[in-house]
Amino acid sequence: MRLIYGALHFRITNSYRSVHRRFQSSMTTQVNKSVHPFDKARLEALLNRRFFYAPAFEIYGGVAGLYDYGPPGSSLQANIIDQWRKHFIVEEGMLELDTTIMTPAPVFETSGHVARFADWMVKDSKTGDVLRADHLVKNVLEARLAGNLEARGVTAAPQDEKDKKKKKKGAKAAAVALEDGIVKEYETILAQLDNFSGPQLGELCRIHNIRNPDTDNEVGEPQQFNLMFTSSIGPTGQHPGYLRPETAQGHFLNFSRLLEYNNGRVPFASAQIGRSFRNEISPRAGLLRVREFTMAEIEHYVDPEDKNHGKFNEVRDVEIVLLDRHVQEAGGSETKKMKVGDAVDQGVIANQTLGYFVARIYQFLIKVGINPERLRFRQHMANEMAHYATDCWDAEIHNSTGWTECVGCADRAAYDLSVHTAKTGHPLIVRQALKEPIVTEKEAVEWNRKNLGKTFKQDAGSIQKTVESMDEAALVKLKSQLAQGSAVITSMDGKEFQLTPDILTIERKVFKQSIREFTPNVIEPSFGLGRILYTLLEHSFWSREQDVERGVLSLPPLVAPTKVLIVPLSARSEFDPLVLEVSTKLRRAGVFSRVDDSNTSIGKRYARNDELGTPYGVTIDFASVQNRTMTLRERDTMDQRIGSIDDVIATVTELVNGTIDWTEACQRLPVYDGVQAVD
Ligand SMILES: Nc1ncnc2c1ncn2[C@@H]1O[C@H](COP(=O)(O)OP(=O)(O)OP(=O)(O)O)[C@@H](O)[C@H]1O
Repeated sequence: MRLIYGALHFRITNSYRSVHRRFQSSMTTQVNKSVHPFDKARLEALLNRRFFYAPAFEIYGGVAGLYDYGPPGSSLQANIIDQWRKHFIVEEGMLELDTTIMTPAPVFETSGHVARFADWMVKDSKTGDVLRADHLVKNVLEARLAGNLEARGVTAAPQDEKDKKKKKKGAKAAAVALEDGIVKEYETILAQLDNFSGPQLGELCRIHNIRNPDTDNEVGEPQQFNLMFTSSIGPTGQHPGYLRPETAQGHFLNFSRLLEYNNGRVPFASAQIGRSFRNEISPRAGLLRVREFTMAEIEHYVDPEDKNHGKFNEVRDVEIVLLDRHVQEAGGSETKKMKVGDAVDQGVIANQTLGYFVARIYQFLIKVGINPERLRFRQHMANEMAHYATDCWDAEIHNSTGWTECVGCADRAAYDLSVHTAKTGHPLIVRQALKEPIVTEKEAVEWNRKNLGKTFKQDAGSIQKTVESMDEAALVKLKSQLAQGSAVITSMDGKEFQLTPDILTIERKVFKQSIREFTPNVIEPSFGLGRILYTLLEHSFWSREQDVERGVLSLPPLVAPTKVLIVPLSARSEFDPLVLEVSTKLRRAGVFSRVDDSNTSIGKRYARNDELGTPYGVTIDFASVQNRTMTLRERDTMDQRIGSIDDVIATVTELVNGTIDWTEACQRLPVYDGVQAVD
């Protein structure tokens, strides 16, 4: 619960339809992916073995919350970023930035991060171990609720040893039935968890006897812990700095340049992909909570008086699952499915621009392979939202740890640009020429500065300030008193002064305003790529019906690390020219392929690459040498098709580019029922 922010085309419709169709078509293939229940331990073993990612500095003992990505993990992340750039930066013509990570302290003092970018932590009263307060409450209450179900025979006992240990540690009362009233109370607390302040979390620990599950010791009062990593810039150590905890401030500080680059017009958006750092209190959730991670952030600048979006109609019919703030504030968690257009029209989502981005986030996540059935948008509750924010929705994706925020989407109003303007004096504003000048008539004060200074000396400034802060009615009154000879005013510091017409005159004048100045509002979609990547891996993982050991990652071709595996029947040199020809042609078609000519059966080679999520495989055998034919295998169904080398390359290129799906590929290439490439 972050106190600031957190607590605090082809045409879009067409691209969306085609993505949706691809998703559905992959869902309707004749593969029963749910025959074995999801096994997290098996997935983690696979990810570690195939070096998707691993703890950083492992041979030195590792550091919690720091991970290195290996070859498939890096490629997967790069492909997700590539899709993100196309989906947002290219599609919307956003202005891309790459700003520094090391940031001087005054920037984060002004933005409020130094004071408020904090989580609440509690200490174990005996061991001094540190736990994040909201996570502690969540874990203990969830364990008690699970124990209640277990005691009532609603859930089966945990299957594997690891789970059993977790249960024992989770809470002492794990298998105890709870009264219905207590169950309701726990559910209400969990629904509102992000809404509680530190002292309230402390109160919850006392009332509900929430202790450190690892030691069963009581915990102390929650204390704020600032999550920014401190540093200093330069050899003297006189210039404190921080590693940025988000990329956003780099966008805001460059606003004037961006505006000028955009010919002085809003709306427009800046976008940045880069590293951020947060000294998380106790990161124990793998890639879901780390201390260094890649973010992709958009800051969309919009006129506060017009938050409509020019392309809103293109997303109006996108259906999303919403969990609104009123439901949560009443202790519930019921979601509703709504068209984005209806959500904005009915005021559920505050404005069109926010609604537009919610829909575009949804489309992006599905495009990269997130299961739409496990995706919802949760609105921030009143206390959870930063005081200046108008509305905020998190894209939450369901995974083995529950619902996890993967993208935040907030209307941050004019806060950031205003505070940096006030601090630096550099106006981060838009100056807009008005089509029709605004003509107003007002009382205008004219000073005789010589007489003012001579008469009132050091009080002159205070008198001037007092008069100039008067509203129209006060100025009219002052004018009529001056017309009668003199007027008495009380300055802001409480002193009285007699003013005469030789010091100031007040006249009614006509003013013409042809420029409008305003601070734009900012709508900010903020993506954590590691969380998306990990949940995607969970959503993609399953095991073959015939052998639970044969794990498959059904990554969409768009993001799969390798698109095509080239498998020569053996490492014999007679296949070399064809292997070279096929890999060259694929490379020229922009399709990333790898050759596996290791000395093991074709079936084993395919199985190894199913684990890496490689969607297609081509086999080169004696028939290829004789007839220039090649087989094409699809990962999920293990279907094999045959065609001429060039036809197979053309088909697989289209499959990878997403212009056809497997059903269409099957219409082009006949079934292969040979023997050498059988799994
Ligand atoms: N420690 C972290 N590890 C990995 N990703 C993170 C982490 N903190 C934030 N993110 C990602 O950055 C995105 C935007 O950050 P934001 O500040 O909104 O998160 P947050 O509200 O602080 O998250 P949480 O409440 O889960 O700590 C999040 O949606 C998430 O995907």
